[in-house]
Formats: sequence, structure tokens, C-alpha cells
Amino acid sequence: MAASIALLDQAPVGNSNLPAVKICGFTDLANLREIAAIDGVNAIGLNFFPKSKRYVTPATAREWTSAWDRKADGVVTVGVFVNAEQRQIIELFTSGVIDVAQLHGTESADEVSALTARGIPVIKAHGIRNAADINAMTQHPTAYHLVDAFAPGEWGGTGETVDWSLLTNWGDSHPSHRLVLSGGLKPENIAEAVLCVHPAMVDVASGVESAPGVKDANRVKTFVTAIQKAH
Ligand SMILES: O=C(O)c1ccccc1N[C@@H]1O[C@H](COP(=O)(O)O)[C@@H](O)[C@H]1O
Repeated sequence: MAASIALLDQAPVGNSNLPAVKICGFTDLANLREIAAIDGVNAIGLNFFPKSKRYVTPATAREWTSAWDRKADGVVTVGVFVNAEQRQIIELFTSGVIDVAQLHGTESADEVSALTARGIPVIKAHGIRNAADINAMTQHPTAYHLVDAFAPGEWGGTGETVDWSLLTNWGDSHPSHRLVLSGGLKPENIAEAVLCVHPAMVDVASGVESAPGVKDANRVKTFVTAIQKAH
């Protein structure tokens, strides 16, 4: 089974294409459903890192999956992990709780390969400091790379931005890879970020929240509209 992400494969890189939108980190099912139903939201992130302010237990995520028809909303679910045990990721994928694994820790190339060999699509996240970090991304055996700000002692969800100018035209020079832009994105800066980087997907956690793990529907709508207007 190919470990591909149709949503991103169908979002060709290029200046005239809208990126897909992922909203990440929910602590309440009603809030998740409200956001998943917004036009222009393509992916929902469930955070399985126990130290995150946006943590959801696998048991709760399983209950949500039974109560919510993500296909009806036309979204995919992405599990966010930091150095998690492979068996946890595999179990959440095979039981249909997640469609994609997003790895935010120090997971090795071998660990990425072990998941993709089982048909699990993997987005590997990278904390970016400089051009060398960007050049190293494609050493990981997946076509999907997420850039986040490098924050010592943190793994993500910090609200810090990446230096977008380091990523200009990255997609054009890596046609068989897909870039997911994250880190400090919000309605106020998303248009500039998208016009600079032209990512296949943008991913936001803190920038559309009223409190950690609680997404503000108005901020999400403004975020989506800003992307559409930027094109
Ligand atoms: O959101 C978190 O708490 C988190 C914790 C550990 C790893 C990743 C996490 N979230 C991811 O972080 C980035 C950026 O978030 P933000 O928009 O800057 O708040 C994003 O990819 C989230 O999926």
C-alpha cells in the first residue's frame, strides 16, 4: 500500500494553487466538529503528545472518531506525535482514528520507514534554524515535510515563526516532495506566509485559539479567507 496523502499530492506546488489547511489540537469534540465543518478546512490535527496543552488521549480520540463522520466533513485526521512508541501510532492508524502520522520529535529515518512500510503516510516535522536544516529535511524517507520554528526545549505549538524567506521556491526545486508550513501562523500573517512560501499545506495550532486547545471559529474563518484572498 502506498503511504501517500492524496490531499497533498493533489495540491500541486505553484503560485496559483491554494494550500490545504490543517487546524491542529483539540480538547473538545463539539469544538472539533464546528471547525471541521468550516469550508476550506481540509485536515484536523489530534495531538497525542502527553505534555502538550492540546493533548487528547487515544481513548478519547477513539470515542470522537465513533461519534464524528470525518468523511462527511471532507477532512482527514492527522495524529501528532513526539517520539511516541510505534505500536501506538500503528494502532491508531489501523483502528481508523488517524489517516496520517505527523512526527514532531527526533524520530529516525528508520522509524519513518517502518511506518510508511505499513502504509502509514508520514509528515516529518523539522525545527528550522537555517538553510542547512532545510537542506537536511529530504534525508527522511517521506515525501511530506513540515517546517516549524526551532524552539529549544519545545517540540511545537509555540507560536514562533520560521524565516519564510529561507523557503521561497522550495517546492519548485523539490517537485516530488510536499511542504507543510507551520509555526506562528495566524490570520494576520498567513497571506504573506503563503505568498512567500507557496506550501502544499499550512498548519496552525495557537494562532486560531481563544485558549490552548480551544479553536475560535471566527479566527479560523478569517484564516481561510485570508489564504483565498492572497491568490
Ligand atoms: O500544539 C502543540 O502543543 C504541539 C506540541 C508538540 C508538538 C507539536 C505541536 N503542535 C504543532 O506545532 C506546530 C506549530 O504550532 P503553532 O501554530 O505555532 O502553535 C503545528 O505543526 C502543530 O501541529
